Amino acid sequence: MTLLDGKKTSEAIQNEIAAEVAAIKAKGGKVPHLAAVLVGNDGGSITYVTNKVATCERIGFGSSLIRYEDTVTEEELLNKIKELNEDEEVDGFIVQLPLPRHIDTEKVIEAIDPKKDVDGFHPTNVGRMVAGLPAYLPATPAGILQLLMRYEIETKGKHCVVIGRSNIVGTPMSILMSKSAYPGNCTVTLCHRHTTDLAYHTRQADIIIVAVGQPGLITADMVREGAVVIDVGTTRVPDASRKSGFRLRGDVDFDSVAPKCSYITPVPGGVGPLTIAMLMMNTLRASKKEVYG
Ligand SMILES: Nc1nc2c(c(=O)[nH]1)N[C@@H](CN(C=O)c1ccc(C(=O)N[C@@H](CCC(=O)O)C(=O)O)cc1)CN2
Repeated sequence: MTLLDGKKTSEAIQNEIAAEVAAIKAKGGKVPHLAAVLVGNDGGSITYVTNKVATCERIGFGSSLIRYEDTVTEEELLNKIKELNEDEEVDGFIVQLPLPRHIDTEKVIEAIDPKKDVDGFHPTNVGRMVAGLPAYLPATPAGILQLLMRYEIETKGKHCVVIGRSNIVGTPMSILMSKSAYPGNCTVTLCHRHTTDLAYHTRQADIIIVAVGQPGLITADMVREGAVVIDVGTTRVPDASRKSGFRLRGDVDFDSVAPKCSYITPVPGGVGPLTIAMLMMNTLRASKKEVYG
């Protein structure tokens, strides 16, 4: 069994981007600039956005952080998005999710200029991805593709079972794994909350990608010998022995499943760290006008 080291892979990607930014700087070019909009005080969201801004600094990007209380109105948020769409200094920006309930997330995402949508959530980027046109790919699925590529895992002709159909992970992942490119060319089954007999499907999988936020959902009896298992779940569960008071648990029961796998991602340190690296990659592509010209 080989552990898919997301932390190491993320560092390698970040170093590659940093080298490219240094070269741009040396030629007197404009360095990429990412803006992040954060609403409210959710601990997880604050950590992720703080890490995104810190990563920008480390690899030589410019960055801006725009913070709002969770009482911000939808109109105020939409006005800020309009401003960011028009700001020539900003190459790309994200609105950290989830948003408070009184704000219509779809409306916010649709207000972002697709050319600056480095999260790849705008329907234009989703449509372009489905059509096989150049697009910003959502960071988590793009990170999983990088893991498969960098560990040279064969995907052609394999049966990939994706569990969870969120717009951010499961749905785009199922499309990307079915595409006629590497890593892809899989036969894909997309399972979700209404799937009857989940284990029937997972037992037939060469590759399992699970993103549902249900700790320990995938147990050893659901996985066949030699499978590749990618765990996107990161649920905070109470743990009094830790200073933070919690620990992260994936959707896979790692201890029982790992011995059966050819490759498996740990939680933490698997898919998560790649999310930030791929956001940086999209921002670099935005600054180079690689996707929309
Ligand atoms: N606008 C967006 N919102 C959200 C996204 C996104 O891509 N764009 N994804 C998630 C949160 N997220 C990034 O924003 C994210 C999640 C997890 C990690 C990560 O590195 N996880 C680590 C553990 C970190 C910890 O200790 O808490 C791991 O799995 O090893 C990075 C980014 C939802 N919102």
